[in-house]
Amino acid sequence: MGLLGSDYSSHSNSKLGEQASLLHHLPLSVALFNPPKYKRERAQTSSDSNVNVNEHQTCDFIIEDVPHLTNFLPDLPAYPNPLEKSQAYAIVKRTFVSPDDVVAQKIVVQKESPRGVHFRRAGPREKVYFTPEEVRACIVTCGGLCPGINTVIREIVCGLNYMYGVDDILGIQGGYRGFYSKNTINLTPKIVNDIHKRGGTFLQTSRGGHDTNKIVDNIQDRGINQVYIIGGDGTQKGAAAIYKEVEKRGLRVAVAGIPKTIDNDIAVIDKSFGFDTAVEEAQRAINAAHVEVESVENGVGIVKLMGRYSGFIAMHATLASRDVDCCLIPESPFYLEGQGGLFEFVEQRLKENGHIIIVLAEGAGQDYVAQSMHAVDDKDASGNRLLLDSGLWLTQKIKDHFTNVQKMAINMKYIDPTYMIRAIPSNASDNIYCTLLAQSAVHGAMAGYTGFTVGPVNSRHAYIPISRVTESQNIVKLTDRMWARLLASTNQPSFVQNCDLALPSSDVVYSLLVKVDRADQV
Ligand SMILES: Nc1ncnc2c1ncn2[C@@H]1O[C@H](COP(=O)(O)OP(=O)(O)OP(=O)(O)O)[C@@H](O)[C@H]1O
Ligand SMILES: O=P(O)(O)OC[C@H]1O[C@](O)(CO)[C@@H](O)[C@@H]1O
Ligand SMILES: [Mg+2]
Repeated sequence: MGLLGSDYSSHSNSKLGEQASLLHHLPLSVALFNPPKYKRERAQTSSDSNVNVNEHQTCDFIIEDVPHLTNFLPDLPAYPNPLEKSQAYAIVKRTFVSPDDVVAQKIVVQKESPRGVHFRRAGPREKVYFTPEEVRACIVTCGGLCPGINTVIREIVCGLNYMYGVDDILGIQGGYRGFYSKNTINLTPKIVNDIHKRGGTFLQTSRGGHDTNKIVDNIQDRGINQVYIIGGDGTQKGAAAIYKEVEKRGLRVAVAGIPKTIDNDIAVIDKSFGFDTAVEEAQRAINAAHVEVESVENGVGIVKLMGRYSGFIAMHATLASRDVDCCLIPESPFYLEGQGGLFEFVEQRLKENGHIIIVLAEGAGQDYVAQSMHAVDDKDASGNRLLLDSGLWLTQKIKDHFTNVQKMAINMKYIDPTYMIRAIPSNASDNIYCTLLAQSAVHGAMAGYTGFTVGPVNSRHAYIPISRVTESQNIVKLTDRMWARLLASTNQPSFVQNCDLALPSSDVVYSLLVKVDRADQV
Protein backbone atom coordinates (compact mmCIF):
# COMPACT_ATOMS: atom_id res chain seq x y z
CA MET A 1 0.00 0.00 0.00
CA GLY A 2 1.28 3.45 -0.85
CA LEU A 3 1.51 6.66 1.07
CA LEU A 4 -2.25 7.01 1.15
CA GLY A 5 -4.82 4.33 0.94
CA SER A 6 -6.35 5.35 -2.36
CA ASP A 7 -3.33 4.45 -4.49
CA TYR A 8 -2.48 0.90 -5.48
CA SER A 9 1.23 0.47 -5.18
CA SER A 10 4.04 -1.98 -5.35
CA HIS A 11 6.19 0.29 -3.21
CA SER A 12 5.20 -1.34 0.02
CA ASN A 13 8.71 -1.44 1.39
CA SER A 14 9.30 2.32 1.31
CA LYS A 15 9.54 4.14 4.62
CA LEU A 16 6.69 6.47 3.74
CA GLY A 17 4.57 3.55 2.57
CA GLU A 18 4.80 1.98 6.00
CA GLN A 19 2.88 4.91 7.43
CA ALA A 20 0.03 4.49 4.98
CA SER A 21 -2.41 2.66 7.18
CA LEU A 22 -2.10 5.40 9.78
CA LEU A 23 -2.65 8.12 7.23
CA HIS A 24 -5.69 6.43 5.79
CA HIS A 25 -7.64 7.18 8.95
CA LEU A 26 -6.74 10.84 9.10
CA PRO A 27 -9.06 13.59 7.88
CA LEU A 28 -9.46 13.67 4.14
CA SER A 29 -7.22 16.44 2.97
CA VAL A 30 -4.52 16.79 5.58
CA ALA A 31 -2.33 14.01 6.79
CA LEU A 32 0.37 14.75 9.29
CA PHE A 33 3.25 12.35 9.04
CA ASN A 34 5.14 12.66 12.27
CA PRO A 35 7.88 10.07 12.41
CA PRO A 36 9.61 9.25 15.65
CA LYS A 37 12.48 11.44 16.69
CA TYR A 38 15.56 10.23 14.95
CA LYS A 39 19.21 10.49 15.63
CA ARG A 40 21.21 12.43 13.15
CA GLU A 41 24.57 10.76 13.01
CA ARG A 42 27.19 12.44 10.93
CA ALA A 43 30.94 12.43 10.98
CA GLN A 44 32.12 15.81 12.12
CA THR A 45 34.35 17.52 9.58
CA SER A 46 35.83 21.00 9.70
CA SER A 47 33.06 22.35 7.45
CA ASP A 48 30.52 20.74 9.77
CA SER A 49 31.75 22.54 12.82
CA ASN A 50 28.46 24.30 13.47
CA VAL A 51 26.48 21.04 13.31
CA ASN A 52 25.59 19.37 16.56
CA VAL A 53 26.50 15.77 16.04
CA ASN A 54 24.04 13.21 17.41
CA GLU A 55 21.49 15.88 18.20
CA HIS A 56 17.82 14.91 18.18
CA GLN A 57 15.41 16.43 15.75
CA THR A 58 11.72 16.18 14.91
CA CYS A 59 10.82 16.43 11.26
CA ASP A 60 7.15 17.12 10.61
CA PHE A 61 6.00 15.90 7.25
CA ILE A 62 2.58 17.13 6.20
CA ILE A 63 0.65 15.95 3.20
CA GLU A 64 -2.26 18.00 2.01
CA ASP A 65 -3.88 15.32 -0.06
CA VAL A 66 -6.67 15.48 -2.60
CA PRO A 67 -9.89 13.45 -2.32
CA HIS A 68 -10.34 10.18 -4.18
CA LEU A 69 -13.58 8.69 -5.48
CA THR A 70 -13.06 5.66 -3.25
CA ASN A 71 -13.35 7.93 -0.20
CA PHE A 72 -17.10 7.95 -0.72
CA LEU A 73 -17.47 5.01 -3.14
CA PRO A 74 -15.29 2.38 -1.47
CA ASP A 75 -16.30 -0.49 -3.75
CA LEU A 76 -15.31 1.18 -6.98
CA PRO A 77 -13.45 -1.25 -9.24
CA ALA A 78 -9.96 -0.36 -10.48
CA TYR A 79 -8.35 -1.38 -13.76
CA PRO A 80 -4.78 -1.52 -15.07
CA ASN A 81 -3.78 1.77 -16.68
CA PRO A 82 -3.88 1.42 -20.49
CA LEU A 83 -0.70 3.52 -20.66
CA GLU A 84 1.06 0.29 -19.72
CA LYS A 85 0.65 -0.70 -23.35
CA SER A 86 1.02 2.75 -24.84
CA GLN A 87 3.76 3.20 -27.43
CA ALA A 88 4.39 6.72 -26.10
CA TYR A 89 5.41 5.32 -22.74
CA ALA A 90 6.92 2.05 -24.03
CA ILE A 91 10.52 2.83 -23.11
CA VAL A 92 9.89 5.20 -20.20
CA LYS A 93 11.81 3.97 -17.17
CA ARG A 94 8.99 4.69 -14.72
CA THR A 95 5.68 5.05 -16.52
CA PHE A 96 3.71 5.48 -13.32
CA VAL A 97 4.18 8.00 -10.59
CA SER A 98 4.87 6.32 -7.29
CA PRO A 99 2.16 6.89 -4.67
CA ASP A 100 5.00 7.92 -2.40
CA ASP A 101 6.01 10.83 -4.63
CA VAL A 102 5.14 14.18 -3.15
CA VAL A 103 6.07 17.75 -4.00
CA ALA A 104 7.34 20.04 -1.28
CA GLN A 105 5.65 23.42 -0.98
CA LYS A 106 8.76 25.04 0.44
CA ILE A 107 12.09 24.20 -1.06
CA VAL A 108 14.19 26.78 0.71
CA VAL A 109 14.62 25.32 4.17
CA GLN A 110 16.97 25.65 7.08
CA LYS A 111 18.88 22.80 8.66
CA GLU A 112 16.54 22.62 11.62
CA SER A 113 13.26 23.47 9.93
CA PRO A 114 10.39 20.95 9.77
CA ARG A 115 9.84 19.17 6.45
CA GLY A 116 6.58 21.05 6.01
CA VAL A 117 3.67 20.81 3.60
CA HIS A 118 3.68 18.48 0.59
CA PHE A 119 1.25 17.81 -2.24
CA ARG A 120 0.70 14.63 -4.19
CA ARG A 121 2.82 14.55 -7.33
CA ALA A 122 0.80 14.66 -10.57
CA GLY A 123 1.08 12.04 -13.29
CA PRO A 124 -0.21 8.66 -14.48
CA ARG A 125 -1.05 6.00 -11.89
CA GLU A 126 -0.80 2.23 -12.12
CA LYS A 127 -4.55 1.80 -11.69
CA VAL A 128 -7.41 3.77 -13.20
CA TYR A 129 -11.00 3.94 -12.03
CA PHE A 130 -12.69 4.31 -15.40
CA THR A 131 -12.57 2.13 -18.50
CA PRO A 132 -12.26 4.17 -21.72
CA GLU A 133 -15.77 3.21 -22.83
CA GLU A 134 -17.28 4.38 -19.56
CA VAL A 135 -15.84 7.87 -19.64
CA ARG A 136 -18.07 10.75 -20.57
CA ALA A 137 -15.98 13.85 -19.97
CA CYS A 138 -16.83 17.52 -20.25
CA ILE A 139 -14.78 20.71 -20.41
CA VAL A 140 -15.90 24.20 -19.38
CA THR A 141 -14.08 27.54 -19.38
CA CYS A 142 -15.09 30.41 -17.06
CA GLY A 143 -13.98 33.94 -16.15
CA GLY A 144 -11.79 36.28 -18.20
CA LEU A 145 -9.66 35.27 -21.15
CA CYS A 146 -6.07 34.23 -20.96
CA PRO A 147 -3.57 33.05 -23.60
CA GLY A 148 -3.44 29.26 -23.74
CA ILE A 149 -7.03 28.30 -22.86
CA ASN A 150 -7.46 26.68 -26.26
CA THR A 151 -4.23 24.75 -25.85
CA VAL A 152 -5.50 23.32 -22.55
CA ILE A 153 -8.83 22.36 -24.17
CA ARG A 154 -7.00 20.74 -27.09
CA GLU A 155 -4.64 18.79 -24.87
CA ILE A 156 -7.39 17.51 -22.57
CA VAL A 157 -9.26 16.18 -25.60
CA CYS A 158 -6.12 14.71 -27.22
CA GLY A 159 -4.80 13.42 -23.89
CA LEU A 160 -8.04 11.61 -23.08
CA ASN A 161 -8.25 10.19 -26.57
CA TYR A 162 -4.65 9.31 -27.41
CA MET A 163 -3.54 8.16 -23.96
CA TYR A 164 -6.72 6.58 -22.61
CA GLY A 165 -8.83 5.83 -25.69
CA VAL A 166 -11.70 8.05 -24.54
CA ASP A 167 -13.90 9.40 -27.31
CA ASP A 168 -16.91 10.82 -25.52
CA ILE A 169 -15.95 14.39 -24.64
CA LEU A 170 -18.43 17.25 -24.42
CA GLY A 171 -17.72 20.97 -24.60
CA ILE A 172 -19.92 23.05 -22.27
CA GLN A 173 -20.43 26.41 -23.94
CA GLY A 174 -20.38 29.83 -22.33
CA GLY A 175 -19.06 29.06 -18.84
CA TYR A 176 -20.92 27.65 -15.85
CA ARG A 177 -24.33 28.76 -17.02
CA GLY A 178 -23.77 26.74 -20.20
CA PHE A 179 -24.36 23.55 -18.19
CA TYR A 180 -28.05 24.35 -17.89
CA SER A 181 -28.75 26.86 -20.64
CA LYS A 182 -26.95 25.68 -23.77
CA ASN A 183 -26.41 22.62 -25.90
CA THR A 184 -23.08 20.84 -25.65
CA ILE A 185 -20.71 20.22 -28.53
CA ASN A 186 -18.78 17.01 -29.20
CA LEU A 187 -15.04 17.44 -28.97
CA THR A 188 -12.69 15.20 -30.92
CA PRO A 189 -8.95 15.52 -31.65
CA LYS A 190 -9.87 16.50 -35.20
CA ILE A 191 -12.23 19.30 -34.12
CA VAL A 192 -9.72 20.81 -31.68
CA ASN A 193 -6.67 20.20 -33.83
CA ASP A 194 -5.90 23.85 -34.67
CA ILE A 195 -7.53 25.74 -31.85
CA HIS A 196 -4.26 26.37 -29.97
CA LYS A 197 -3.28 28.78 -32.74
CA ARG A 198 -6.16 31.08 -31.79
CA GLY A 199 -6.60 33.34 -28.79
CA GLY A 200 -9.72 33.28 -26.62
CA THR A 201 -11.71 30.19 -25.76
CA PHE A 202 -13.17 27.86 -28.34
CA LEU A 203 -15.92 27.06 -25.82
CA GLN A 204 -16.73 30.68 -24.92
CA THR A 205 -16.80 31.92 -21.35
CA SER A 206 -18.89 34.00 -18.94
CA ARG A 207 -18.96 35.50 -15.48
CA GLY A 208 -21.72 34.79 -12.94
CA GLY A 209 -24.33 32.10 -13.48
CA HIS A 210 -22.93 29.51 -11.08
CA ASP A 211 -25.86 27.49 -9.75
CA THR A 212 -24.39 24.40 -8.09
CA ASN A 213 -27.58 22.35 -8.00
CA LYS A 214 -28.55 23.07 -11.57
CA ILE A 215 -25.02 22.28 -12.73
CA VAL A 216 -24.80 18.98 -10.85
CA ASP A 217 -28.35 18.03 -11.95
CA ASN A 218 -27.15 18.55 -15.49
CA ILE A 219 -23.96 16.54 -14.95
CA GLN A 220 -26.13 13.72 -13.62
CA ASP A 221 -28.73 13.96 -16.40
CA ARG A 222 -26.11 13.86 -19.13
CA GLY A 223 -24.23 10.97 -17.55
CA ILE A 224 -21.01 12.97 -17.30
CA ASN A 225 -18.38 11.37 -15.05
CA GLN A 226 -15.30 13.58 -15.56
CA VAL A 227 -15.55 17.38 -15.33
CA TYR A 228 -12.59 19.54 -16.40
CA ILE A 229 -13.01 23.12 -15.23
CA ILE A 230 -10.66 25.79 -16.57
CA GLY A 231 -10.77 29.12 -14.74
CA GLY A 232 -9.46 31.53 -12.14
CA ASP A 233 -10.00 31.84 -8.40
CA GLY A 234 -13.76 32.37 -8.76
CA THR A 235 -14.05 29.40 -11.09
CA GLN A 236 -12.09 27.18 -8.69
CA LYS A 237 -14.49 28.17 -5.87
CA GLY A 238 -17.31 27.06 -8.18
CA ALA A 239 -15.44 23.80 -8.88
CA ALA A 240 -15.11 23.16 -5.13
CA ALA A 241 -18.88 23.63 -4.73
CA ILE A 242 -19.54 21.20 -7.61
CA TYR A 243 -17.18 18.62 -6.10
CA LYS A 244 -18.91 18.88 -2.68
CA GLU A 245 -22.34 18.44 -4.21
CA VAL A 246 -21.14 15.47 -6.28
CA GLU A 247 -19.77 13.87 -3.12
CA LYS A 248 -22.98 14.60 -1.22
CA ARG A 249 -24.98 12.84 -3.94
CA GLY A 250 -22.44 9.96 -4.03
CA LEU A 251 -21.83 10.29 -7.78
CA ARG A 252 -18.91 8.67 -9.56
CA VAL A 253 -17.77 11.99 -11.04
CA ALA A 254 -14.18 13.23 -10.95
CA VAL A 255 -13.89 17.03 -10.75
CA ALA A 256 -10.59 18.49 -11.95
CA GLY A 257 -9.70 22.20 -11.86
CA ILE A 258 -7.15 23.75 -14.19
CA PRO A 259 -6.11 27.17 -12.86
CA LYS A 260 -6.37 30.01 -15.35
CA THR A 261 -5.84 33.70 -14.78
CA ILE A 262 -3.96 36.43 -16.51
CA ASP A 263 -3.45 38.19 -13.18
CA ASN A 264 -1.40 35.29 -11.71
CA ASP A 265 -3.41 35.66 -8.52
CA ILE A 266 -3.95 31.94 -7.80
CA ALA A 267 -2.32 30.80 -4.58
CA VAL A 268 0.13 27.88 -4.18
CA ILE A 269 1.04 27.34 -7.86
CA ASP A 270 4.25 28.83 -9.25
CA LYS A 271 2.63 30.81 -12.03
CA SER A 272 -0.54 30.64 -14.11
CA PHE A 273 -0.45 29.73 -17.79
CA GLY A 274 -0.58 32.60 -20.28
CA PHE A 275 1.09 34.92 -17.83
CA ASP A 276 4.45 34.87 -19.65
CA THR A 277 2.71 35.44 -22.97
CA ALA A 278 0.88 38.46 -21.53
CA VAL A 279 4.07 39.90 -20.06
CA GLU A 280 5.77 39.49 -23.43
CA GLU A 281 2.92 41.21 -25.24
CA ALA A 282 2.99 44.04 -22.70
CA GLN A 283 6.55 44.76 -23.89
CA ARG A 284 5.13 45.93 -27.19
CA ALA A 285 3.07 48.60 -25.46
CA ILE A 286 6.02 49.67 -23.31
CA ASN A 287 8.29 49.80 -26.35
CA ALA A 288 5.77 51.95 -28.19
CA ALA A 289 5.58 54.30 -25.22
CA HIS A 290 9.36 54.48 -25.13
CA VAL A 291 9.62 55.32 -28.83
CA GLU A 292 7.01 58.05 -28.39
CA VAL A 293 8.45 59.73 -25.31
CA GLU A 294 12.03 59.58 -26.57
CA SER A 295 11.01 61.45 -29.69
CA VAL A 296 9.55 64.49 -27.97
CA GLU A 297 10.54 66.98 -25.30
CA ASN A 298 9.48 66.12 -21.74
CA GLY A 299 7.70 62.98 -22.85
CA VAL A 300 5.63 61.25 -20.18
CA GLY A 301 4.45 57.75 -21.13
CA ILE A 302 1.82 55.94 -19.08
CA VAL A 303 1.07 52.29 -19.86
CA LYS A 304 -1.88 50.69 -18.08
CA LEU A 305 -1.78 46.90 -17.76
CA MET A 306 -4.22 44.34 -16.36
CA GLY A 307 -4.07 43.35 -12.71
CA ARG A 308 -7.21 43.75 -10.67
CA TYR A 309 -5.89 43.01 -7.18
CA SER A 310 -2.39 41.76 -8.02
CA GLY A 311 0.31 43.68 -9.83
CA PHE A 312 2.26 40.71 -11.20
CA ILE A 313 1.88 41.62 -14.88
CA ALA A 314 3.01 45.21 -14.24
CA MET A 315 5.88 44.07 -12.03
CA HIS A 316 7.18 41.46 -14.48
CA ALA A 317 6.66 43.67 -17.53
CA THR A 318 8.66 46.38 -15.77
CA LEU A 319 11.46 44.05 -14.76
CA ALA A 320 11.64 42.66 -18.30
CA SER A 321 11.68 46.00 -20.05
CA ARG A 322 14.42 48.26 -18.53
CA ASP A 323 12.69 51.26 -20.14
CA VAL A 324 10.23 51.68 -17.28
CA ASP A 325 11.02 54.35 -14.69
CA CYS A 326 8.23 53.62 -12.26
CA CYS A 327 5.81 50.76 -11.66
CA LEU A 328 2.60 51.25 -9.66
CA ILE A 329 0.66 48.23 -8.40
CA PRO A 330 -2.43 47.70 -6.22
CA GLU A 331 -0.38 46.23 -3.38
CA SER A 332 1.85 49.29 -3.04
CA PRO A 333 0.03 52.49 -2.15
CA PHE A 334 1.61 55.60 -3.61
CA TYR A 335 1.10 59.31 -3.24
CA LEU A 336 1.41 62.16 -5.68
CA GLU A 337 2.38 65.36 -3.91
CA GLY A 338 5.20 66.41 -1.65
CA GLN A 339 8.54 64.96 -0.79
CA GLY A 340 9.06 61.41 -2.06
CA GLY A 341 5.84 61.62 -4.07
CA LEU A 342 5.23 60.70 -7.72
CA PHE A 343 5.17 64.30 -9.05
CA GLU A 344 8.60 64.98 -7.59
CA PHE A 345 9.96 61.79 -9.18
CA VAL A 346 8.49 62.60 -12.60
CA GLU A 347 10.07 66.04 -12.51
CA GLN A 348 13.42 64.61 -11.50
CA ARG A 349 13.46 62.00 -14.31
CA LEU A 350 12.36 64.59 -16.88
CA LYS A 351 15.26 66.78 -15.85
CA GLU A 352 17.71 63.87 -15.96
CA ASN A 353 16.55 61.99 -19.07
CA GLY A 354 14.04 64.21 -20.86
CA HIS A 355 11.37 61.52 -20.59
CA ILE A 356 9.74 59.06 -18.19
CA ILE A 357 7.66 55.89 -18.48
CA ILE A 358 5.21 54.78 -15.80
CA VAL A 359 3.62 51.33 -15.87
CA LEU A 360 0.40 51.17 -13.92
CA ALA A 361 -1.58 48.06 -12.98
CA GLU A 362 -5.29 48.74 -13.45
CA GLY A 363 -6.00 48.11 -9.76
CA ALA A 364 -3.39 50.57 -8.52
CA GLY A 365 -4.59 53.71 -6.77
CA GLN A 366 -8.28 52.71 -6.96
CA ASP A 367 -9.12 54.35 -3.63
CA TYR A 368 -7.57 57.57 -4.86
CA VAL A 369 -9.59 57.52 -8.07
CA ALA A 370 -12.79 56.59 -6.28
CA GLN A 371 -12.34 59.55 -3.95
CA SER A 372 -11.86 62.06 -6.70
CA MET A 373 -14.74 60.68 -8.77
CA HIS A 374 -17.15 59.98 -5.86
CA ALA A 375 -17.81 56.68 -7.58
CA VAL A 376 -20.09 53.90 -6.39
CA ASP A 377 -18.64 50.43 -5.83
CA ASP A 378 -19.88 48.51 -8.89
CA LYS A 379 -19.44 44.76 -9.28
CA ASP A 380 -19.43 42.42 -12.28
CA ALA A 381 -21.70 39.36 -12.61
CA SER A 382 -19.26 37.26 -10.58
CA GLY A 383 -19.07 39.81 -7.76
CA ASN A 384 -15.63 41.19 -8.72
CA ARG A 385 -15.18 44.88 -8.13
CA LEU A 386 -15.44 46.89 -11.37
CA LEU A 387 -12.42 49.12 -11.60
CA LEU A 388 -12.28 52.80 -12.32
CA ASP A 389 -9.85 53.96 -14.99
CA SER A 390 -6.80 54.78 -12.92
CA GLY A 391 -4.74 55.31 -16.09
CA LEU A 392 -6.87 58.18 -17.32
CA TRP A 393 -7.03 59.58 -13.81
CA LEU A 394 -3.23 59.55 -13.41
CA THR A 395 -2.72 61.02 -16.87
CA GLN A 396 -4.97 63.96 -15.96
CA LYS A 397 -3.37 64.46 -12.53
CA ILE A 398 0.15 64.65 -14.00
CA LYS A 399 -0.98 66.95 -16.81
CA ASP A 400 -2.73 69.28 -14.34
CA HIS A 401 0.24 69.36 -12.00
CA PHE A 402 2.84 70.23 -14.62
CA THR A 403 0.62 72.75 -16.43
CA ASN A 404 -0.85 74.53 -13.40
CA VAL A 405 1.71 74.08 -10.62
CA GLN A 406 5.09 73.53 -12.29
CA LYS A 407 4.28 75.66 -15.33
CA MET A 408 6.21 73.16 -17.40
CA ALA A 409 5.13 71.82 -20.80
CA ILE A 410 5.01 68.04 -20.99
CA ASN A 411 4.11 65.63 -23.79
CA MET A 412 1.73 63.02 -22.40
CA LYS A 413 1.34 59.65 -24.20
CA TYR A 414 -1.18 57.29 -22.61
CA ILE A 415 -1.30 53.70 -23.84
CA ASP A 416 -3.96 51.29 -22.65
CA PRO A 417 -3.47 47.88 -24.31
CA THR A 418 -5.96 46.18 -21.91
CA TYR A 419 -7.42 43.19 -23.75
CA MET A 420 -4.60 43.05 -26.30
CA ILE A 421 -2.29 41.31 -23.84
CA ARG A 422 -4.72 38.50 -23.07
CA ALA A 423 -6.60 38.04 -26.36
CA ILE A 424 -3.67 36.36 -28.09
CA PRO A 425 -2.55 32.74 -28.50
CA SER A 426 -0.01 31.48 -25.99
CA ASN A 427 3.69 31.53 -26.74
CA ALA A 428 5.86 28.44 -27.06
CA SER A 429 6.70 27.97 -23.39
CA ASP A 430 3.10 28.59 -22.28
CA ASN A 431 1.98 26.00 -24.86
CA ILE A 432 4.23 23.42 -23.26
CA TYR A 433 3.02 24.42 -19.82
CA CYS A 434 -0.63 24.07 -20.95
CA THR A 435 0.10 20.59 -22.30
CA LEU A 436 1.54 19.47 -18.98
CA LEU A 437 -1.45 20.90 -17.07
CA ALA A 438 -3.95 19.19 -19.34
CA GLN A 439 -2.20 15.82 -19.29
CA SER A 440 -1.78 15.95 -15.51
CA ALA A 441 -5.48 16.73 -15.10
CA VAL A 442 -6.42 13.79 -17.33
CA HIS A 443 -4.11 11.38 -15.45
CA GLY A 444 -5.56 12.59 -12.14
CA ALA A 445 -9.21 12.16 -13.14
CA MET A 446 -8.58 8.76 -14.74
CA ALA A 447 -6.86 7.67 -11.52
CA GLY A 448 -9.99 8.58 -9.59
CA TYR A 449 -8.75 11.72 -7.90
CA THR A 450 -11.32 14.47 -7.58
CA GLY A 451 -11.76 17.91 -6.04
CA PHE A 452 -8.26 18.83 -7.12
CA THR A 453 -6.53 21.65 -8.93
CA VAL A 454 -3.45 20.80 -10.89
CA GLY A 455 -0.42 23.05 -11.11
CA PRO A 456 3.32 23.42 -10.73
CA VAL A 457 4.71 23.80 -7.23
CA ASN A 458 8.41 24.54 -7.38
CA SER A 459 8.40 23.42 -11.03
CA ARG A 460 6.90 19.99 -10.27
CA HIS A 461 3.28 19.41 -11.19
CA ALA A 462 1.09 18.46 -8.24
CA TYR A 463 -2.52 17.73 -7.30
CA ILE A 464 -3.61 20.41 -4.85
CA PRO A 465 -6.91 20.38 -2.89
CA ILE A 466 -9.12 22.99 -4.55
CA SER A 467 -9.88 24.65 -1.23
CA ARG A 468 -6.17 25.28 -0.79
CA VAL A 469 -5.94 27.46 -3.90
CA THR A 470 -9.11 29.40 -3.15
CA GLU A 471 -8.53 30.28 0.50
CA SER A 472 -6.33 33.24 -0.39
CA GLN A 473 -5.29 35.23 -3.41
CA ASN A 474 -1.74 35.51 -4.61
CA ILE A 475 -0.52 39.09 -4.41
CA VAL A 476 2.84 40.79 -4.80
CA LYS A 477 4.40 40.82 -1.35
CA LEU A 478 6.14 44.12 -0.85
CA THR A 479 8.30 42.54 1.80
CA ASP A 480 9.61 39.86 -0.60
CA ARG A 481 12.79 40.28 -2.60
CA MET A 482 11.09 40.46 -6.00
CA TRP A 483 9.58 43.87 -5.30
CA ALA A 484 12.92 45.01 -3.89
CA ARG A 485 14.57 43.85 -7.13
CA LEU A 486 12.14 45.98 -9.08
CA LEU A 487 12.79 49.02 -6.89
CA ALA A 488 16.51 48.43 -7.31
CA SER A 489 16.12 48.12 -11.08
CA THR A 490 13.96 51.22 -11.65
CA ASN A 491 15.35 53.21 -8.74
CA GLN A 492 11.85 54.59 -8.21
CA PRO A 493 10.62 55.77 -4.82
CA SER A 494 9.12 53.02 -2.66
CA PHE A 495 6.61 55.55 -1.27
CA VAL A 496 7.37 54.19 2.19
CA GLN A 497 8.96 56.58 4.64
CA ASN A 498 12.42 55.55 5.81
CA CYS A 499 11.41 55.18 9.46
CA ASP A 500 8.65 52.73 8.49
CA LEU A 501 11.05 50.50 6.57
CA ALA A 502 12.89 49.59 9.74
CA LEU A 503 9.83 47.80 11.10
CA PRO A 504 10.24 44.06 11.37
CA SER A 505 6.83 42.58 10.66
CA SER A 506 5.44 42.56 7.13
CA ASP A 507 1.91 43.10 8.47
CA VAL A 508 3.00 46.20 10.32
CA VAL A 509 4.79 47.50 7.25
CA TYR A 510 1.73 46.84 5.14
CA SER A 511 -0.63 48.57 7.55
CA LEU A 512 1.70 51.54 7.63
CA LEU A 513 1.81 51.61 3.88
CA VAL A 514 -1.93 51.93 3.93
CA LYS A 515 -1.73 54.65 6.56
CA VAL A 516 0.83 56.60 4.52
CA ASP A 517 -1.55 56.45 1.60
CA ARG A 518 -4.58 57.54 3.63
CA ALA A 519 -2.68 60.33 5.34
CA ASP A 520 -1.80 61.79 2.00
CA GLN A 521 -5.38 61.77 0.85
CA VAL A 522 -6.78 63.82 3.72
N1 LIG B 1 -17.59 31.85 -4.51
C1 LIG B 1 -18.04 31.28 -5.65
N2 LIG B 1 -18.76 30.15 -5.61
C2 LIG B 1 -19.21 29.56 -6.74
N3 LIG B 1 -18.96 30.05 -7.98
C3 LIG B 1 -18.24 31.17 -8.09
C4 LIG B 1 -17.72 31.85 -6.93
N4 LIG B 1 -17.03 32.94 -7.35
C5 LIG B 1 -17.12 32.95 -8.70
N5 LIG B 1 -17.83 31.89 -9.14
C6 LIG B 1 -18.14 31.57 -10.53
O1 LIG B 1 -16.95 31.32 -11.25
C7 LIG B 1 -17.03 31.87 -12.57
C8 LIG B 1 -15.83 32.74 -12.86
O2 LIG B 1 -15.55 33.65 -11.78
P1 LIG B 1 -14.84 35.06 -12.05
O3 LIG B 1 -15.64 35.85 -13.02
O4 LIG B 1 -14.56 35.66 -10.75
O5 LIG B 1 -13.52 34.69 -12.84
P2 LIG B 1 -12.25 33.88 -12.37
O6 LIG B 1 -12.53 32.44 -12.47
O7 LIG B 1 -11.81 34.37 -11.04
O8 LIG B 1 -11.21 34.24 -13.51
P3 LIG B 1 -10.42 35.61 -13.74
O9 LIG B 1 -10.37 36.34 -12.44
O10 LIG B 1 -9.10 35.15 -14.21
O11 LIG B 1 -11.16 36.32 -14.79
C9 LIG B 1 -18.33 32.63 -12.64
O12 LIG B 1 -19.24 31.88 -13.42
C10 LIG B 1 -18.81 32.76 -11.20
O13 LIG B 1 -20.22 32.68 -11.08
O1 LIG C 1 -13.64 42.81 -18.86
P1 LIG C 1 -13.58 41.45 -18.29
O2 LIG C 1 -13.67 40.39 -19.33
O3 LIG C 1 -14.53 41.23 -17.18
O4 LIG C 1 -12.13 41.22 -17.69
C1 LIG C 1 -11.39 42.19 -17.03
C2 LIG C 1 -10.66 41.60 -15.86
O5 LIG C 1 -10.26 40.28 -16.07
C3 LIG C 1 -8.92 40.08 -15.65
O6 LIG C 1 -8.14 39.94 -16.80
C4 LIG C 1 -8.76 38.84 -14.84
O7 LIG C 1 -9.52 38.88 -13.69
C5 LIG C 1 -8.57 41.35 -14.89
O8 LIG C 1 -7.22 41.69 -14.94
C6 LIG C 1 -9.46 42.35 -15.53
O9 LIG C 1 -9.79 43.42 -14.66
MG1 LIG D 1 -10.60 36.04 -10.44
